[in-house]
Amino acid sequence: MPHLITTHELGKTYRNRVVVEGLDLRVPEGCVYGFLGPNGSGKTTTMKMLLSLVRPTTGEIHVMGRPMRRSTRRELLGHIGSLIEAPPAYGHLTGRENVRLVQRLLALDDRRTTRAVRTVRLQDHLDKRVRDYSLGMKQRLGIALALAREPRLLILDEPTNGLDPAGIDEIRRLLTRLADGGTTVLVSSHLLGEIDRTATVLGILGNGRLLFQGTRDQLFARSVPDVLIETPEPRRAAALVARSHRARVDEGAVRLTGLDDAATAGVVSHLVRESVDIYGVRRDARTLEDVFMDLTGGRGL
Ligand SMILES: Nc1ncnc2c1ncn2[C@@H]1O[C@H](COP(=O)(O)OP(=O)(O)OP(=O)(O)O)[C@@H](O)[C@H]1O
Repeated sequence: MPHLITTHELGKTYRNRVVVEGLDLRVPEGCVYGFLGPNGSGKTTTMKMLLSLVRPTTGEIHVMGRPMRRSTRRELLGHIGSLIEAPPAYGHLTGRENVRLVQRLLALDDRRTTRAVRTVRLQDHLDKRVRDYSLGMKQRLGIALALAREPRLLILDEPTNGLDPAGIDEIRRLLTRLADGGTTVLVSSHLLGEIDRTATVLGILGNGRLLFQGTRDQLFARSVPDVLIETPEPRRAAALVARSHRARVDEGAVRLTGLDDAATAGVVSHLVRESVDIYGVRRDARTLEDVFMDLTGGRGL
């Protein structure tokens, strides 16, 4: 699959503080790429570097196979629409007036703006002042303004932030529709659940580094389900294995993380040698949430 964006060793240091480090992003064309990470992990900084709003300290960015340089920047950015931080509309103007402004600024024809407004389903709300819009409507207007130039790539920073479940659902459907229509969408979130099934490719950032990049299936394949050992003495059993394994008591059982089959057999025989009664040993089905917790060191998303 061709990549719309690739980065090589992309990094940003503010004064002496490394905020983003060694990022090798691969954003396949036509997908929704979920860019996930806890608050402060460097998502916004990365997106700003992709948009030339922040100058990288290290590394390179390629967009549509071409290096992002001073000489190519203008043209490449012409293919990217973005919504970073607050929706970029004037509250005292109506939706229509905001759309007209952008239309004039970018010298776009009516067909494009009409299509963008329809895509986000705002056509019936254009005569309202933007300050009277709900947050979800403001976000959708922001996305429409970004879409008006018909970009190949749309970069959205936390577009679901602060929305109610219906608003989140609307944005999710919109992103899927856009990708189905061929637009590549790079969307960030610190809440896994908000992107979850919408994104076909995930990039997970923690402390400025890419912890994982790939499909959801690849993510699951990497993770070994926890082992649960049922015993009448979970505390003693957990203490016995805690030195060499990640073990904790969970609902009356011992939960062990990251054990392969051989290690499981080793733990069981160790416990039996220590005269711990074992009623059962099983693997626990893990949720995507658990996998993220592991990756981000328990800070979650
Ligand atoms: N201009 C700046 N100068 C100094 N430090 C900065 C600057 N911009 C961001 N940072 C720091 O870089 C780190 C990463 O911030 P960034 O906004 O990229 O993270 P994020 O993952 O997008 O988090 P959030 O979801 O909270 O926006 C933060 O600790 C932030 O304080």
